[in-house]
Amino acid sequence: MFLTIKNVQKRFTNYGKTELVLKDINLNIKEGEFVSLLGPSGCGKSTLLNIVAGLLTPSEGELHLDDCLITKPGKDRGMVFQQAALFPWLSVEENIMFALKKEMKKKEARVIVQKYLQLVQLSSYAKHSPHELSGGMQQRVSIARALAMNPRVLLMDEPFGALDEQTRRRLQDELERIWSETKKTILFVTHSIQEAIKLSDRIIVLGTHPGKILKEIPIDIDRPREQHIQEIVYYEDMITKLLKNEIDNVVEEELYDAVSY
Ligand SMILES: Nc1ncnc2c1ncn2[C@@H]1O[C@H](COP(=O)(O)OP(=O)(O)OP(=O)(O)O)[C@@H](O)[C@H]1O
Repeated sequence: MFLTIKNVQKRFTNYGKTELVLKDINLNIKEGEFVSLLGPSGCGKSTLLNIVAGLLTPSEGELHLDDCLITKPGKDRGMVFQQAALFPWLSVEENIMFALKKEMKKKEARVIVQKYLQLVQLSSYAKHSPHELSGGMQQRVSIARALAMNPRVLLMDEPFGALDEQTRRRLQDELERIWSETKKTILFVTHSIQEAIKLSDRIIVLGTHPGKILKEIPIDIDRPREQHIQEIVYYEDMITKLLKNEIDNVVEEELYDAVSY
Protein backbone atom coordinates (compact mmCIF):
# COMPACT_ATOMS: atom_id res chain seq x y z
CA MET A 1 0.00 0.00 0.00
CA PHE A 2 1.19 3.50 -0.79
CA LEU A 3 0.32 5.39 2.42
CA THR A 4 -0.30 3.29 5.51
CA ILE A 5 -1.55 4.58 8.84
CA LYS A 6 -1.26 1.81 11.37
CA ASN A 7 -2.81 1.74 14.85
CA VAL A 8 -2.26 5.45 15.33
CA GLN A 9 -3.29 7.02 18.62
CA LYS A 10 -2.67 10.58 19.77
CA ARG A 11 -2.89 12.01 23.26
CA PHE A 12 -2.58 15.64 24.20
CA THR A 13 -1.98 16.92 27.70
CA ASN A 14 -3.61 20.23 28.54
CA TYR A 15 -3.29 21.72 32.04
CA GLY A 16 -2.17 18.37 33.44
CA LYS A 17 -5.13 16.49 31.92
CA THR A 18 -4.37 13.93 29.22
CA GLU A 19 -6.95 13.42 26.48
CA LEU A 20 -7.03 10.66 23.90
CA VAL A 21 -7.72 12.59 20.71
CA LEU A 22 -7.22 9.88 18.09
CA LYS A 23 -7.91 6.22 18.74
CA ASP A 24 -6.99 3.16 16.66
CA ILE A 25 -6.65 4.91 13.33
CA ASN A 26 -5.94 2.43 10.56
CA LEU A 27 -5.99 3.54 6.95
CA ASN A 28 -4.51 2.29 3.70
CA ILE A 29 -4.43 4.77 0.87
CA LYS A 30 -3.62 3.84 -2.72
CA GLU A 31 -1.41 5.94 -4.95
CA GLY A 32 -3.54 8.44 -6.85
CA GLU A 33 -6.49 8.05 -4.50
CA PHE A 34 -8.48 11.09 -3.30
CA VAL A 35 -9.54 10.47 0.30
CA SER A 36 -11.63 12.90 2.35
CA LEU A 37 -11.71 13.05 6.15
CA LEU A 38 -15.14 14.18 7.34
CA GLY A 39 -16.10 14.59 10.97
CA PRO A 40 -17.28 16.93 13.73
CA SER A 41 -15.20 19.81 14.98
CA GLY A 42 -12.55 18.57 17.37
CA CYS A 43 -12.57 14.94 16.22
CA GLY A 44 -8.92 15.16 15.29
CA LYS A 45 -8.96 15.64 11.50
CA SER A 46 -6.21 18.28 11.54
CA THR A 47 -4.27 16.31 14.13
CA LEU A 48 -4.32 13.28 11.84
CA LEU A 49 -3.29 15.36 8.84
CA ASN A 50 -0.45 16.92 10.84
CA ILE A 51 0.72 13.46 11.91
CA VAL A 52 0.81 12.38 8.25
CA ALA A 53 2.69 15.60 7.49
CA GLY A 54 5.24 14.68 10.17
CA LEU A 55 4.52 17.89 12.08
CA LEU A 56 3.15 15.89 15.02
CA THR A 57 4.36 12.57 16.39
CA PRO A 58 1.77 9.89 17.13
CA SER A 59 1.62 8.69 20.74
CA GLU A 60 1.34 5.16 19.39
CA GLY A 61 1.37 3.51 15.99
CA GLU A 62 3.27 4.29 12.85
CA LEU A 63 2.91 5.62 9.33
CA HIS A 64 4.62 4.58 6.14
CA LEU A 65 4.83 6.26 2.78
CA ASP A 66 5.96 3.75 0.18
CA ASP A 67 7.44 1.56 2.93
CA CYS A 68 9.42 4.47 4.45
CA LEU A 69 8.60 5.30 8.06
CA ILE A 70 7.24 8.85 8.45
CA THR A 71 8.96 10.56 11.38
CA LYS A 72 9.31 14.16 10.26
CA PRO A 73 8.12 16.55 7.56
CA GLY A 74 9.44 15.87 4.08
CA LYS A 75 9.02 17.26 0.60
CA ASP A 76 7.19 14.06 -0.38
CA ARG A 77 4.18 15.56 1.45
CA GLY A 78 2.85 18.98 0.43
CA MET A 79 0.40 20.91 2.60
CA VAL A 80 -2.39 23.33 1.85
CA PHE A 81 -4.10 25.04 4.79
CA GLN A 82 -7.38 26.90 5.21
CA GLN A 83 -5.52 30.20 4.88
CA ALA A 84 -3.23 30.54 1.88
CA ALA A 85 -0.43 31.90 4.14
CA LEU A 86 1.54 33.50 1.33
CA PHE A 87 4.48 35.79 2.10
CA PRO A 88 2.94 39.26 1.60
CA TRP A 89 6.26 40.88 0.66
CA LEU A 90 6.91 38.42 -2.19
CA SER A 91 5.19 38.30 -5.57
CA VAL A 92 3.03 35.34 -6.59
CA GLU A 93 5.89 33.72 -8.54
CA GLU A 94 8.41 34.41 -5.76
CA ASN A 95 6.09 32.73 -3.28
CA ILE A 96 6.08 29.55 -5.38
CA MET A 97 9.80 29.90 -6.08
CA PHE A 98 10.72 30.29 -2.39
CA ALA A 99 11.19 26.61 -1.48
CA LEU A 100 12.08 25.51 -5.02
CA LYS A 101 15.18 27.73 -5.08
CA LYS A 102 16.72 25.65 -2.31
CA GLU A 103 16.38 22.54 -4.47
CA MET A 104 17.54 23.71 -7.89
CA LYS A 105 18.94 26.52 -10.00
CA LYS A 106 16.78 29.62 -10.33
CA LYS A 107 16.35 29.07 -14.08
CA GLU A 108 14.96 25.56 -13.59
CA ALA A 109 12.75 26.78 -10.75
CA ARG A 110 11.30 29.48 -12.99
CA VAL A 111 10.17 26.87 -15.55
CA ILE A 112 8.41 24.89 -12.81
CA VAL A 113 6.76 28.02 -11.42
CA GLN A 114 5.38 28.83 -14.86
CA LYS A 115 4.08 25.29 -15.29
CA TYR A 116 2.17 25.35 -12.00
CA LEU A 117 0.91 28.90 -12.42
CA GLN A 118 -0.50 27.71 -15.72
CA LEU A 119 -2.06 24.67 -14.02
CA VAL A 120 -3.96 26.94 -11.61
CA GLN A 121 -4.66 29.41 -14.45
CA LEU A 122 -2.85 32.35 -12.86
CA SER A 123 0.01 32.87 -15.31
CA SER A 124 -0.93 36.50 -15.87
CA TYR A 125 -0.68 37.21 -12.12
CA ALA A 126 2.94 36.06 -11.68
CA LYS A 127 4.25 39.52 -10.80
CA HIS A 128 1.33 40.54 -8.61
CA SER A 129 1.48 40.80 -4.83
CA PRO A 130 -0.75 38.39 -2.86
CA HIS A 131 -2.87 41.32 -1.57
CA GLU A 132 -3.84 42.13 -5.16
CA LEU A 133 -5.48 38.70 -5.47
CA SER A 134 -8.85 37.47 -4.17
CA GLY A 135 -8.96 34.82 -1.41
CA GLY A 136 -9.74 32.13 -3.98
CA MET A 137 -6.84 33.19 -6.20
CA GLN A 138 -4.49 33.20 -3.20
CA GLN A 139 -5.59 29.68 -2.38
CA ARG A 140 -4.87 28.64 -5.98
CA VAL A 141 -1.35 30.05 -5.53
CA SER A 142 -0.91 28.01 -2.35
CA ILE A 143 -2.03 24.86 -4.23
CA ALA A 144 0.49 25.68 -7.01
CA ARG A 145 3.17 26.25 -4.36
CA ALA A 146 2.52 22.85 -2.78
CA LEU A 147 2.37 21.02 -6.15
CA ALA A 148 5.51 22.72 -7.50
CA MET A 149 7.60 20.77 -4.96
CA ASN A 150 6.27 17.61 -6.65
CA PRO A 151 5.07 15.91 -3.45
CA ARG A 152 3.89 12.30 -3.54
CA VAL A 153 0.90 13.24 -1.37
CA LEU A 154 -1.03 16.47 -1.09
CA LEU A 155 -2.45 17.11 2.39
CA MET A 156 -5.28 19.66 2.35
CA ASP A 157 -6.78 20.98 5.58
CA GLU A 158 -10.14 22.58 4.74
CA PRO A 159 -8.53 24.47 1.87
CA PHE A 160 -11.79 26.10 0.77
CA GLY A 161 -13.25 26.61 4.25
CA ALA A 162 -12.61 30.35 4.32
CA LEU A 163 -14.13 31.05 0.90
CA ASP A 164 -17.65 32.09 -0.13
CA GLU A 165 -19.89 29.42 -1.65
CA GLN A 166 -19.44 30.48 -5.28
CA THR A 167 -15.64 30.66 -5.06
CA ARG A 168 -15.62 27.41 -3.15
CA ARG A 169 -17.52 25.65 -5.95
CA ARG A 170 -15.20 27.12 -8.57
CA LEU A 171 -12.13 25.92 -6.69
CA GLN A 172 -13.64 22.46 -6.21
CA ASP A 173 -13.99 22.25 -10.01
CA GLU A 174 -10.44 23.45 -10.37
CA LEU A 175 -9.11 20.91 -7.87
CA GLU A 176 -11.01 18.17 -9.68
CA ARG A 177 -9.33 19.18 -12.93
CA ILE A 178 -5.89 19.48 -11.30
CA TRP A 179 -6.32 16.06 -9.70
CA SER A 180 -7.27 14.45 -13.01
CA GLU A 181 -4.24 16.10 -14.65
CA THR A 182 -1.67 15.32 -11.94
CA LYS A 183 -3.11 12.10 -10.44
CA LYS A 184 -1.72 13.11 -7.05
CA THR A 185 -2.69 11.23 -3.94
CA ILE A 186 -4.80 13.63 -1.89
CA LEU A 187 -5.84 13.52 1.75
CA PHE A 188 -8.48 16.20 2.17
CA VAL A 189 -10.11 17.48 5.38
CA THR A 190 -13.58 18.99 5.00
CA HIS A 191 -16.78 19.75 6.89
CA SER A 192 -18.84 19.60 3.72
CA ILE A 193 -20.53 16.35 2.74
CA GLN A 194 -21.28 17.68 -0.75
CA GLU A 195 -17.64 18.66 -1.21
CA ALA A 196 -16.46 15.25 -0.05
CA ILE A 197 -18.85 13.45 -2.43
CA LYS A 198 -17.96 15.69 -5.35
CA LEU A 199 -14.21 15.25 -5.01
CA SER A 200 -13.36 11.97 -3.32
CA ASP A 201 -12.87 8.34 -4.20
CA ARG A 202 -13.49 7.51 -0.57
CA ILE A 203 -14.89 9.35 2.46
CA ILE A 204 -13.63 8.52 5.95
CA VAL A 205 -16.19 9.54 8.58
CA LEU A 206 -14.57 10.24 11.96
CA GLY A 207 -16.41 10.34 15.26
CA THR A 208 -15.36 12.29 18.29
CA HIS A 209 -14.33 11.71 21.94
CA PRO A 210 -12.04 10.11 21.01
CA GLY A 211 -11.60 10.62 17.28
CA LYS A 212 -11.92 7.29 15.55
CA ILE A 213 -12.99 6.01 12.16
CA LEU A 214 -16.72 5.32 12.17
CA LYS A 215 -17.28 4.55 8.54
CA GLU A 216 -15.56 4.44 5.18
CA ILE A 217 -17.79 5.34 2.25
CA PRO A 218 -16.41 4.50 -1.19
CA ILE A 219 -17.66 6.75 -3.96
CA ASP A 220 -18.30 4.69 -7.05
CA ILE A 221 -17.40 6.86 -10.01
CA ASP A 222 -19.25 4.59 -12.42
CA ARG A 223 -22.52 5.60 -10.85
CA PRO A 224 -23.98 9.03 -11.60
CA ARG A 225 -23.01 11.54 -8.95
CA GLU A 226 -26.70 12.38 -8.47
CA GLN A 227 -27.33 8.87 -7.18
CA HIS A 228 -24.61 9.26 -4.57
CA ILE A 229 -25.92 12.64 -3.58
CA GLN A 230 -29.46 11.30 -3.26
CA GLU A 231 -28.28 8.46 -1.09
CA ILE A 232 -26.00 10.55 1.08
CA VAL A 233 -28.59 13.31 1.40
CA TYR A 234 -30.90 10.58 2.71
CA TYR A 235 -28.46 10.05 5.55
CA GLU A 236 -27.39 13.67 5.72
CA ASP A 237 -29.52 14.49 8.73
CA MET A 238 -27.70 11.93 10.83
CA ILE A 239 -24.30 12.89 9.48
CA THR A 240 -25.04 16.60 9.89
CA LYS A 241 -26.03 16.07 13.50
CA LEU A 242 -22.83 14.16 13.94
CA LEU A 243 -20.87 16.96 12.31
CA LYS A 244 -22.53 19.53 14.54
CA ASN A 245 -21.75 17.48 17.64
CA GLU A 246 -25.50 17.19 18.24
CA ILE A 247 -25.12 13.47 18.70
CA ASP A 248 -22.82 13.01 21.61
CA ASN A 249 -22.80 9.40 22.53
CA VAL A 250 -23.56 7.95 19.16
CA VAL A 251 -24.26 4.30 19.42
CA GLU A 252 -21.86 3.03 16.83
CA GLU A 253 -24.25 0.53 15.24
CA GLU A 254 -26.86 3.26 14.80
CA LEU A 255 -24.37 5.38 12.96
CA TYR A 256 -23.28 2.45 10.87
CA ASP A 257 -26.91 1.93 9.85
CA ALA A 258 -27.21 5.60 9.10
CA VAL A 259 -24.21 5.92 6.85
CA SER A 260 -24.19 2.47 5.25
CA TYR A 261 -25.89 1.97 1.95
N1 LIG B 1 -1.25 21.02 20.05
C1 LIG B 1 -2.29 20.64 20.79
N2 LIG B 1 -2.19 20.58 22.13
C2 LIG B 1 -3.23 20.17 22.87
N3 LIG B 1 -4.45 19.81 22.38
C3 LIG B 1 -4.60 19.87 21.05
C4 LIG B 1 -3.54 20.29 20.18
N4 LIG B 1 -3.99 20.25 18.90
C5 LIG B 1 -5.27 19.82 18.95
N5 LIG B 1 -5.64 19.60 20.24
C6 LIG B 1 -6.96 19.09 20.68
O1 LIG B 1 -7.20 17.90 19.95
C7 LIG B 1 -8.58 17.82 19.55
C8 LIG B 1 -8.65 17.65 18.04
O2 LIG B 1 -8.26 18.85 17.41
P1 LIG B 1 -8.19 18.98 15.81
O3 LIG B 1 -7.85 20.39 15.49
O4 LIG B 1 -7.34 17.91 15.26
O5 LIG B 1 -9.71 18.67 15.42
P2 LIG B 1 -10.47 18.93 14.02
O6 LIG B 1 -11.34 17.75 13.80
O7 LIG B 1 -9.49 19.26 12.95
O8 LIG B 1 -11.35 20.20 14.36
P3 LIG B 1 -11.91 21.38 13.41
O9 LIG B 1 -12.82 20.72 12.41
O10 LIG B 1 -12.63 22.28 14.36
O11 LIG B 1 -10.71 22.04 12.77
C9 LIG B 1 -9.24 19.09 20.07
O12 LIG B 1 -9.88 18.76 21.28
C10 LIG B 1 -8.09 20.04 20.30
O13 LIG B 1 -8.37 20.91 21.35
